Amino acid sequence: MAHNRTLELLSRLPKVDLHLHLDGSVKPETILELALQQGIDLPVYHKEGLIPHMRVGNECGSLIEYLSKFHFTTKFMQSGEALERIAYEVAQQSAAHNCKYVEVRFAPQLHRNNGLTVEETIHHVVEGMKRGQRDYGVKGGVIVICMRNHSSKSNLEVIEGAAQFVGKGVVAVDLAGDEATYPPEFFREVFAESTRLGIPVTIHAGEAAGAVNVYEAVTNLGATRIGHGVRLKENRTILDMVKERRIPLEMCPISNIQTKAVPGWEAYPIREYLDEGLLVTINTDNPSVSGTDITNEYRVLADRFGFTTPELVKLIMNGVDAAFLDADDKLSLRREMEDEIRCLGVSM
Ligand SMILES: O=c1[nH]cnc2c1ncn2[C@@H]1O[C@H](CO)[C@@H](O)[C@H]1O
Ligand SMILES: [Zn+2]
Repeated sequence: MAHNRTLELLSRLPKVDLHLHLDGSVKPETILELALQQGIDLPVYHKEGLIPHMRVGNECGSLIEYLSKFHFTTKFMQSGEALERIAYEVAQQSAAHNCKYVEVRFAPQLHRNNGLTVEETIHHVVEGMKRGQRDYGVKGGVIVICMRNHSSKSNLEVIEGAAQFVGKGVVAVDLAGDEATYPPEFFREVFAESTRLGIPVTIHAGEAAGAVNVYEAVTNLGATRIGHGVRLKENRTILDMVKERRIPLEMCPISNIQTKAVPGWEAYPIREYLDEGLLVTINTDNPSVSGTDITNEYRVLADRFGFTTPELVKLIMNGVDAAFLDADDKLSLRREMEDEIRCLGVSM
């Protein structure tokens, strides 16, 4: 187990989180309040009782099982007010872990049951994050998600909506959902549109299916970052391509173990990837579904793989390099973080 001093240092180190789903980051306390406000029945009316409905247990066997948890939470996320509140609370939770910069992703089409437009959903998430930045000093960007089980028409609508907010809060578009059933080549037409509009792209790939999906995401969907990429290790040629192109991997250790992207920690390729010189970043994916937070992700890596403080700092700074920020903002985030790291007595 990580030493108390290591844990204390990990929580105080400035960090970033580039892969965090809004609907996987809802506090049970917030669900209780939203249910009352919105007049929606709950299976139980106390926090502990709600957790099993929102969080996967040790027995989670696959990505499909993991994804089933989202149906519960999204029911309460159908109003602008709820979206804004949850985005704001992400900033609050990030600040509690000294997370300086967070990219929050969400799928607009999952929040339209009560009539919101795609643009309205994005507007409210952007507003919540702006308010979070004002109150907690956490900078952020929004990543707008297309879903693998949705039609091209519905996903194209999402891309068009996201385009309205580029430079005004939205930093990229993504593709999420059931990777094994819907391979990336089904979405060439959708992401041709984001490329035409000049919106940066990250794609969930190499999580519930093989490395070839990473190849397709990079070469045909225009991805400049990859969500997870755990199974990239299965193909040397594709791994070399990702390395040469310096494509960052948004790895989410706890989630990757829960979804069985690899059979267990002994097969988790993070040490291998770092030694290869891949641009690995550490993220939470879904704090409320995975029962994790960003400090915990680093703690587990220190415990399981014996990462040293300089190695953990390297992983953190990889996240700054990989952020969807323009060069000036990236440099100022880098400087702010480096100063803070030095103040903690950690040499860079
Ligand atoms: O790790 C993941 N892999 C693939 N899809 C995911 C993952 N985590 C969440 N979602 C999906 O993204 C939607 C929008 O946030 C969630 O509702 C869930 O279906
Ligand atoms: Zn994800």
